This record gives sequence, structure tokens and C-alpha cells, in this order.
Amino acid sequence: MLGRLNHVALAVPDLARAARRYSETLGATVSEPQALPEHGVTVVFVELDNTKVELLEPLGEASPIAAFLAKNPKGGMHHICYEVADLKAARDRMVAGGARVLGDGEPKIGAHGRPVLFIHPGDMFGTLTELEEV
Ligand SMILES: CC[C@H](C(=O)O)C(=O)SCCNC(=O)CCNC(=O)[C@H](O)C(C)(C)COP(=O)(O)OP(=O)(O)OC[C@H]1O[C@@H](n2cnc3c(N)ncnc32)[C@H](O)[C@@H]1OP(=O)(O)O
Ligand SMILES: [Co+2]
Repeated sequence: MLGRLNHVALAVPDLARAARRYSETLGATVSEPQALPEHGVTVVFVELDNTKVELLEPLGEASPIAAFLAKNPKGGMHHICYEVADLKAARDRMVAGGARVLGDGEPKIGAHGRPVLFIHPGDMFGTLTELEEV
């Protein structure tokens, strides 16, 4: 069911500073900041040869990463994202296996314009897990 590792996401307290660290110090190609109000975050993608790093900053009052950053004020690894060919089939398989799908259980459109879902970290051994249909 699992395809490639699409991205590893890092929640950061200062997106511009984090993006500069990756672009200027590490010499990586980074995207422009992209505001995703529906998801309560602003994202910058760091492009690597084999995957991406997603830098996340809270956006708005109800950001899902606000509590995480309150607990980890310097930032930290927030989630991992795997590609799947059929997201609803993957969701149904996870639910049948006893995992909780976050939100209303229906896919939303993510930062890449493709459907995504999140699986509760408590059902993935402490790691918040995003599935993206590719
Ligand atoms: C989709 C756009 C973009 C893309 O890639 O395309 C993105 O990735 S946007 C990313 C931001 N969106 C999300 O994270 C959506 C899913 N997340 C959530 O619904 C919440 O953040 C949730 C439910 C994981 C946590 O909600 P909340 O913070 O309100 O609850 P708690 O703080 O009470 O946490 C409950 C429980 O989970 C543990 N936790 C929370 N966040 C994480 C995490 N990132 N990794 C691992 N564990 C996490 C927290 O410590 C609590 O554990 P407990 O043992 O109960 O104390
Ligand atoms: Co993500």
C-alpha cells in the first residue's frame, strides 16, 4: 500500500529564518512560502533529490500545530508523509486495522494539490502520519 516518502515535516517557530538556514547555509532549493488557511499553516518545501522537507509555521487562531509548538518552542519533527495510489482504500484499510483518521475522515486537498489524510499519532507509534494520493 505504501509508496514513496513524500515529505518529512518540521514545525518551526520562524519560517523565514528556517527557510534561510536551508537555502543559504545548506544550499538547498526552497519554495516560496505558501499559505494554506484551510490547514492552518504556512509551508515552505525544501527540495531534496529523493524527498522533500516541509517547513511549517502556524497560520491563524486554530492552527493544528500551535499546541505542538507550545510544547516544543524551538520546533521539531511534526509528521511524516507517505504516498499511496488509492487514498480512500488506504484510509479504509487503516480504519479496519483500528487506526483513527483525523478530522471528518474525508480527504482534503494538501499543499501539492492532491488529496491527503492524517492518521492519529497514537495509532502510529507516536508519529503523526499523513497519506497523500499520488
Ligand atoms: C495538508 C497540508 C500540508 C501538506 O503536507 O500538504 C500539511 O502537512 S499541514 C500539517 C498540519 N496539519 C495537521 O497536523 C493536521 C492533523 N493534525 C491534527 O489534527 C492535530 O495536530 C492532532 C490531532 C495530531 C493533535 O491535536 P492537538 O495538538 O490539538 O492535540 P494534543 O496536543 O492534545 O495532542 C494529542 C496527543 O497527540 C500528541 N501529538 C500531537 N501532535 C503530535 C505530533 N505532531 N507528533 C506526535 N504526537 C503528537 C500529543 O502529544 C498528545 O499525546 P498524549 O499522549 O495524549 O499527551
Ligand atoms: Co505534510
